[in-house]
Amino acid sequence: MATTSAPSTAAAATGAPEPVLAVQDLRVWYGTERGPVRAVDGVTFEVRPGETLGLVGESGCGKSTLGRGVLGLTPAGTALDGVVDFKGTNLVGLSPKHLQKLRGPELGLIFQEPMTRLNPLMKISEHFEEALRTHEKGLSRQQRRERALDALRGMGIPPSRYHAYPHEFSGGMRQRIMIALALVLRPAFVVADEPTTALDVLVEAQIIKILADLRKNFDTALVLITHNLGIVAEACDRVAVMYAGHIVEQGDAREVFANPQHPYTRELLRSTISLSTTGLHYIPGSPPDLVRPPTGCRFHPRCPVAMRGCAEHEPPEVVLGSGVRTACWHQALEADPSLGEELGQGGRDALAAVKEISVADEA
Ligand SMILES: Nc1ncnc2c1ncn2[C@@H]1O[C@H](COP(=O)(O)OP(=O)(O)OP(=O)(O)O)[C@@H](O)[C@H]1O
Repeated sequence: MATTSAPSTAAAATGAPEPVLAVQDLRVWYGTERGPVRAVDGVTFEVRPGETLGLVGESGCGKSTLGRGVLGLTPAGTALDGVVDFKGTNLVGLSPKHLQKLRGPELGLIFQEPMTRLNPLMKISEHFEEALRTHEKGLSRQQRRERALDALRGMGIPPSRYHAYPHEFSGGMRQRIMIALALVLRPAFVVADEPTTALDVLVEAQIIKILADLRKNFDTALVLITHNLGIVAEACDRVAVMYAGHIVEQGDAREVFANPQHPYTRELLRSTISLSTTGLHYIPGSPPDLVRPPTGCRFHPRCPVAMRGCAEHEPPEVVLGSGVRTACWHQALEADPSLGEELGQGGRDALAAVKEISVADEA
């Protein structure tokens, strides 16, 4: 059973906690000489306390832009539109000063390259002192030290290294220090943008475990941006699959991986290497130019099951019985066959066949 629907507000009905962050129809467009780059173009999702949402998709699909957009951390000249409801406050349109106040104690960001974020001239202790002194004014010096050492210990950094400089640590340790620094303020919502990409697999596993403990212990809501679908399967409750500035499918991670609905999700999963993989699968073509994205479904030029109508009409989002939401005409038509009228005559013909015919005509 499936329905086409507006954004979910079913939290109360299901008894789930209220979302800490509810994003609705968010657009983040970069201004360029060629015109706006529609990096995030009408995205809706929610994250609840203690929940981890994995954000996946090919390079250039808008994952980082979305992560930074919700925190208001986009470069000058970027247009932001829509709603980012954080505990009842819309972050879109909030003054930079107000946003700055929320960042740290309420909203956290973990970056990929810790060396560019840690000041090489400041000891680790000074980084923690500064963060806590700025955001938690009531703490004594001793309390600040205890909080910092606790956070570092949680990341496996011993107190004996508290007064060392960033360059005295390995890359993996620096990354863990960065995470401790983001988490020492116990933010309610954190975006972790590829936090383990530059690290070896053992450190990666350690960090993933730390992030899992964190949400259990502090009820932190986390958006984890990653290329690694294995990490999502292991560490995320839910997953959102992005393609060309849209979320094409989102839902329970296990459900989506076991039973992917959108052709792009299926292709993405097929491209992943596993022990049982005998050959590598590539998705033909590449993600589109986001200044002039394709009409209709943005994935249609690469979609193995595209219909003629997919090239002209944007698919509505469908909520399936499993709670998974997907934006694909195939699912929409299954949910409500009367939607087929919108596709018009011949709208359900396979696009591949149409392309073959037109090539043959030209020959
Ligand atoms: N400052 C900017 N100005 C103009 N275009 C930008 C800017 N930053 C990113 N883009 C474009 O926005 C689109 C989305 O980029 P984004 O970095 O968000 O994708 P991503 O999915 O995070 O990619 P990756 O996985 O490689 O980090 C891309 O087309 C990119 O070229």
